[in-house]
Amino acid sequence: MSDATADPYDALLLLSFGGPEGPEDVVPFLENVTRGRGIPRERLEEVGQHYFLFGGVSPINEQNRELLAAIRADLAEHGVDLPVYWGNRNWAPYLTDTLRELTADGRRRVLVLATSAYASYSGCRQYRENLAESLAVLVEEGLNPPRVDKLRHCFNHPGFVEPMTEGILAALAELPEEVRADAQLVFTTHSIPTAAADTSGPPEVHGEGGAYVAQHLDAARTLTERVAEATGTRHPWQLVYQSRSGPPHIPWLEPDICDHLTALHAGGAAAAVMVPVGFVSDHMEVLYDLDTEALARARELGLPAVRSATVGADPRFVAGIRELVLERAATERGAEPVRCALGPLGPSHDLCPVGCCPARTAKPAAAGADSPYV
Ligand SMILES: CC1=C(CCC(=O)O)c2cc3nc(cc4[nH]c(cc5[nH]c(cc1n2)c(C)c5CCC(=O)O)c(CCC(=O)O)c4C)C(CCC(=O)O)=C3C
Ligand SMILES: [Fe+2]
Repeated sequence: MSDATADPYDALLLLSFGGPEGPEDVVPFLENVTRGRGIPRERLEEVGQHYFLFGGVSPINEQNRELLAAIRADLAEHGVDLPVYWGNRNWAPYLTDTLRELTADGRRRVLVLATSAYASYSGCRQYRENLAESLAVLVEEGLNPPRVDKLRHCFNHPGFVEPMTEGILAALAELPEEVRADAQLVFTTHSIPTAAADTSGPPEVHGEGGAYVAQHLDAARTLTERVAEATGTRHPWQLVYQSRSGPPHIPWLEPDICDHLTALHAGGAAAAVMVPVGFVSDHMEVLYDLDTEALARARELGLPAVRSATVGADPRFVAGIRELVLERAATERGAEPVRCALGPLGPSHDLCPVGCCPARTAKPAAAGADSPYV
């Protein structure tokens, strides 16, 4: 067996959110996303407008096609014989169809890469519930679907941290030279209900902000440190939130990025680099909430601001995915591979324990210690 074997896995599944690909897709897509989630009608209409502003097309599917192609090429180049599939929660190709195809292709053990780098209900358990729902459909159809496992969170893997660092350095270089050294690093991620944040991750880390906030703070500190190593300047930084949804009386993580930019300006800040640390590609939350809304706020304020890149299909991110796949495969074979991670939190768990990122209403979830499918 060569070092590059993914054995016992016989397939990798890229599992993502999905997005509309034309104006006629926007409303059905939003219905898929929000089914049973109690999002106010006004919020949905507003979010629909964000998509219409971009011709009804979310960039997320194209980004995933690029990532898929890059992962396939990288695995082939490194002699890893592992077919890669793609399925989404909210739009075609739908997860159930992809799992049906995997089953038809005879795949028996699938490793899942979800396009979210952090622990949270939306970014982790909800994908595990989607897997369980799809597996149940296939069983109902009389099929014998494969076993599924999920890769650990990659927020502190060098494959994520290195391209993000380079993106911040490039963004700093775009700022006028006279404000560059004084620029604030504004790390931004998706807001979630505080109750969901507090229970994110394994039960032993539940508490204020939970694993969701702790992992983002860890990534932000590591990135700030890396930038300081490169520039000699330790920029002031904060973690802020964007894309709040849900009814107004339910508390979500704050401060909001636009309010934060206003406060920074009022406090005399020279400039800001918005770092989309919570996202792995330039999807609608990045294009609208940051590049459209937050940059407009900065312009109104007269605060020089730029947005740094997401990892997208950066070759280092893609190589990091391969390393994570080979690491997990080795672990499943009973070996003790090096588990790369930068920063004090260390590598996160391979298997979500019981009670990890619990749902408001308990539902079956695959690829975790409480999975009914093992
Ligand atoms: C933590 C998190 C991530 C990051 C992790 C990850 O990447 O998975 C994320 C990603 C994304 N969220 C996305 C889109 C939407 N999210 C919504 C609603 C919500 N997101 C939530 C959380 C998250 N979301 C939550 C707690 C809700 C409230 C309703 C609920 O509890 O489900 C809504 C409904 C309208 C609205 O209220 O905004 C939409 C349209 C897209 C696709 C973008 C595109 O099309 O390019 C992506 C990648
Ligand atoms: Fe979302």
